[in-house]
Amino acid sequence: MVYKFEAVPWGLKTVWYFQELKDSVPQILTIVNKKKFDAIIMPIFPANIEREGNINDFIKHSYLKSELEVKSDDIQKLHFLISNLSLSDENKEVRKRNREILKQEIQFAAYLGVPSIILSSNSDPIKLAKFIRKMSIKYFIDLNTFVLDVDITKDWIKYNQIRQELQFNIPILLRLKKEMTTKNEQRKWLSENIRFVHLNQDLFSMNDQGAPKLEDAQNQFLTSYFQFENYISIAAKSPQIDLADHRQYLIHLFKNQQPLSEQANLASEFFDELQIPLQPYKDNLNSGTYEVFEQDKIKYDLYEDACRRYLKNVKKAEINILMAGAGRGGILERVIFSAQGAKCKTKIVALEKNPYAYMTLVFQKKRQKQWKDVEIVLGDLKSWQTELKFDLIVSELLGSFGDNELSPECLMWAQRFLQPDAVSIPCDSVSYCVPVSCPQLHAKVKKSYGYDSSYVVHFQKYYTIHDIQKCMQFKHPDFNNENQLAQEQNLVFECKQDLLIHGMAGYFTSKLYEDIELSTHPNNSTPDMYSWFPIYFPFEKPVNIAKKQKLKFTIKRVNNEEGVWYEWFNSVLSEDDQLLDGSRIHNENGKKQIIEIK
Ligand SMILES: C[S@@+](CC[C@H](N)C(=O)[O-])C[C@H]1O[C@@H](n2cnc3c(N)ncnc32)[C@H](O)[C@@H]1O
Repeated sequence: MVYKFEAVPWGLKTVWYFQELKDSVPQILTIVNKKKFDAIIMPIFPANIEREGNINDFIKHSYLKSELEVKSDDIQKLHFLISNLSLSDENKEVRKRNREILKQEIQFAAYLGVPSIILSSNSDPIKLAKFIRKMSIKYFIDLNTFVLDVDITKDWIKYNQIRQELQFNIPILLRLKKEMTTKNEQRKWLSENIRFVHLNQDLFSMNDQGAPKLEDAQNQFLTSYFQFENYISIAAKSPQIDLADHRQYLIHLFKNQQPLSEQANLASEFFDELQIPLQPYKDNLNSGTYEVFEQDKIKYDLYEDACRRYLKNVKKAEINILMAGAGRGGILERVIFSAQGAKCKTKIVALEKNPYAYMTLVFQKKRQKQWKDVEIVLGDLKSWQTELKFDLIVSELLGSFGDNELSPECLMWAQRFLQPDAVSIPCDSVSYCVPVSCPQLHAKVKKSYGYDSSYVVHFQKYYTIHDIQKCMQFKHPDFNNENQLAQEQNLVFECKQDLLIHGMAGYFTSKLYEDIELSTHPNNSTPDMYSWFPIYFPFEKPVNIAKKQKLKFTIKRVNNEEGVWYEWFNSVLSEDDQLLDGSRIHNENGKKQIIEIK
């Protein structure tokens, strides 16, 4: 059995959060280690001491006097709380003094090399962001070392301003509250860069046995959080209180998660990984890729059901079937199975343009008794010549966005060898789009192929509340040439809360035959099907949208003799449709990404 927490293989990490220290840091580390906590969060300087700001004053009162007080490995267990002083105090002198004190603490933390420097977010967001940037540059502190202390119920807008000013999704210590915010707000926070989820002791109540427990609202939030992150900090009401039972409760909650299905576990290694969409027309897929496809049993079962249903319904004595793009024979085998039980006589031709997959098909034909009557052909739907006319064409040329592996083009080429009443499995593909907030993924795009490329992504840390909308549709066969191979779609999404949008997620459905359908659409996705992850069209500049404003997404499918590509851009509209802002056109003229037709 595979458990969800194995997606976070290193297990739950618990951090003891001290607001003040009553013992020395080495003594505290000994206690905390004994109680199996992984780290501590501690202030550098006692809150109740009058500050002078000079180094002697600092030496006298700071909780840790030198790195030599603790073992060097233990420094990595210390996350420092910087004093809660405002950078935007009305009094200029106070402001200046606060700045100096904060600077001193940050420099000391940087000197020690602690993993986190936790700042309160009580200052003006822009001033705070500028201060952090300055500290980072001046003292060579990785921006990722700074952590912002935020309240789940009220600080998102502030946090959003800070990270936009910094152009960096600075990590957060997210404080849960007794009264949690709406589920949508919670999901929005879960897409952010959470370093610690923080619980104050007063969030716990006692069960009948006198052991601590959390309420459902906090439990549910933590269960979602555990899917991809694992740091929890807990603060006791006073330094004397033992938090071992609270830790035990969290460990229990962590381990009590629903098991993942085998398939979901296979897919989990792709969580939030950016992949360039495959181009099976231009490139020859390798055997490993075919093998991965072939593990997706549900897809093949559905194809077999569709073929069986067609052969049951068809009123002809003889049926010619074309398996278009047979690969190594995954679907072909199911076509053969379904033909075996059919009342009518069948002739099956398997066409494949990849010469090495063709070799496997030839090998299989020799080896498998049921394949003996199948005609295997090496050829491209675009150029293949045949005298035969087919009653049924079966293909699987679908990409994450439905049409993005050229299924409309390939199936259009195939029409010249179809009977006028021919049926195609699948008979259509429909794509869908929805805006997504995915700050961390967006940051990865920059280091990958940039913002003019689409990506295949198994989204994990993302957020959306918009209703997904239909985008492009292609029907097969299309004897009246109604499919628009080049087209433009304009989708308008009304925003129900303040958001930062990082691009669009794309999905598809494809009807195989009658009501048999393949779908990645989030509202009705085919259960346990893992052949396709969604597609992601990033926006270079994240789009700030206030509640009730609208995001208009324009996407064009463009083609020429070289291939097909998508161009996309966004516009921000006011409630009454006035244009407020807009992006550049991404992948204009296919400058970065073309789905090539040779
Ligand atoms: C997604 S794979 C599906 C493979 C196989 N049907 C299966 O069930 O695993 C698509 C296959 O179609 C082939 N293909 C793509 N375009 C083609 C074309 N125009 N003519 C012939 N084969 C094509 C590719 O080489 C690839 O083997």
